[in-house]
Amino acid sequence: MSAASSTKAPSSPAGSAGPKASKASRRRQSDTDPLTLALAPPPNESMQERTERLALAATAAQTSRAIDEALLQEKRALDKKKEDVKILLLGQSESGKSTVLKNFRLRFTPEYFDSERAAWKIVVLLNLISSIRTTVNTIQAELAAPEFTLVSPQHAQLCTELQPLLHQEETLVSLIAVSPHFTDPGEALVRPGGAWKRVLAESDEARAAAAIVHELREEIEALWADTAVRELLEKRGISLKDGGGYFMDDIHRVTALDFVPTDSDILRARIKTLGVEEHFFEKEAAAPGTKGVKDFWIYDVPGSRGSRAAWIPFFDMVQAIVFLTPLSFYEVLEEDTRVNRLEDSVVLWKEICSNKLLEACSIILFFNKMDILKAKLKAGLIVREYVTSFADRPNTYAGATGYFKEKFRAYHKRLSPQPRAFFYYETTAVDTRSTAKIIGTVHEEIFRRHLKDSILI
Ligand SMILES: Nc1nc2c(ncn2[C@@H]2O[C@H](COP(=O)(O)OP(=O)(O)OP(=O)(O)O)[C@@H](O)[C@H]2O)c(=O)[nH]1
Ligand SMILES: [Mg+2]
Repeated sequence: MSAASSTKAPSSPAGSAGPKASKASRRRQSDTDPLTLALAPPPNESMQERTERLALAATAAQTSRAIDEALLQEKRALDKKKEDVKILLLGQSESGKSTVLKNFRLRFTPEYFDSERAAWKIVVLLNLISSIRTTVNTIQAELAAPEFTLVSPQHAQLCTELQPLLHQEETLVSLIAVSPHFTDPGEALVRPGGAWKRVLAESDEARAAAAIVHELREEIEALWADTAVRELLEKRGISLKDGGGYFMDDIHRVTALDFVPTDSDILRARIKTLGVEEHFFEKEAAAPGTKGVKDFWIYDVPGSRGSRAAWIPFFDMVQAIVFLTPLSFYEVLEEDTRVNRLEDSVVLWKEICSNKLLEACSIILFFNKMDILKAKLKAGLIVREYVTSFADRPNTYAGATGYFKEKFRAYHKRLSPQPRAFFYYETTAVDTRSTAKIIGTVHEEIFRRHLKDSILI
């Protein structure tokens, strides 16, 4: 007897009554049900076919259970994410948001920081190439001028020799921008923070670019050692140092084939944030001495004027904002040179303080790049020449920070929809030691407040 015939329903006379008859009619009904038919063994199924069919069914059931489990875990992760503390970094472009993020990594997940060195090496080289491009362009502009005195045909020759290096810039930038989140504007704007770093670390093109930089290291050094070139840059008011990502004083070290960036190199490396990045800080990976750290998320956003609309969707999901502003009253925005940097920051600060969606959010103010302010004041910068209301206050670091701190505090107090504490720090985000302390305090404060709010709820 075949396996199929053993499962076949026995035929019964039509129209017969009683429990037996109703069972039979139920069976007849199931015989015509499409699902039952689909699952039923084929007629004349052999023993081997039956074993194969049952094995397939078992695999399908296992896959289905795995999918259910994955969905459940996804839901649990989403529920947990809702509970986790979320911090948003805000401020104009180049205010130091991504640098502060790196400080959080160093403080809480240093292993993760270590795993990113290969990618940061390429960013350092990209920064170096960018400084060389600025220098080469300046030399070429001088050469094209009707009368040039500072540069000679040898400089033109050097610029030609450096061309293969300059071609690498475009390749590297396109590698960083490679992400579905950028090619399809309709997609979600958030991308995991490590996406572009993986692309850079594993790319053959990036390795080839590093080799070209190494081959041309003598030409790069010759360019930078030339006093006429330095003079020319100064004459044209170009300060490569002020732009961030400055590695021209480290050419020998960073162009070595076996160069591995230090923590300080990574903090100084500059890469513009292109879209909102989501960074997860997992408590298991916490550094020694940071026991009790809970999981949390940091959102790093692009700060240039055209991209600030991307901040808004995060306003009603974060518990804390770290707002960064350098006190660059002596500079204008890169993307709009009619706008003073500090004025732009004040406008932003007022908008953030008064935003209803953020009324329950802690806002922590960082006056960042304080090393630069100190150096500028030491070099003779006169605050009142840029900020007339500064009047005849002492033209010192304490005088300047004190004055602007009171301005920011007053807006915070006046514009917050409900009273909240004013948290304020002076930072130099490229200095890991001083920043680590501040990051620790800020983190504690955010969690203490969050815990208090959770208990109140
Ligand atoms: N000297 C000095 N440089 C700093 C400081 N903080 C950040 N930088 C440098 O400034 C540059 C810009 O910093 P980022 O952190 O990339 O700025 P951002 O706010 O993320 O900028 P976007 O991504 O364009 O919005 C980098 O090269 C940093 O190394 C600081 O306190 N002092
Ligand atoms: Mg950034």
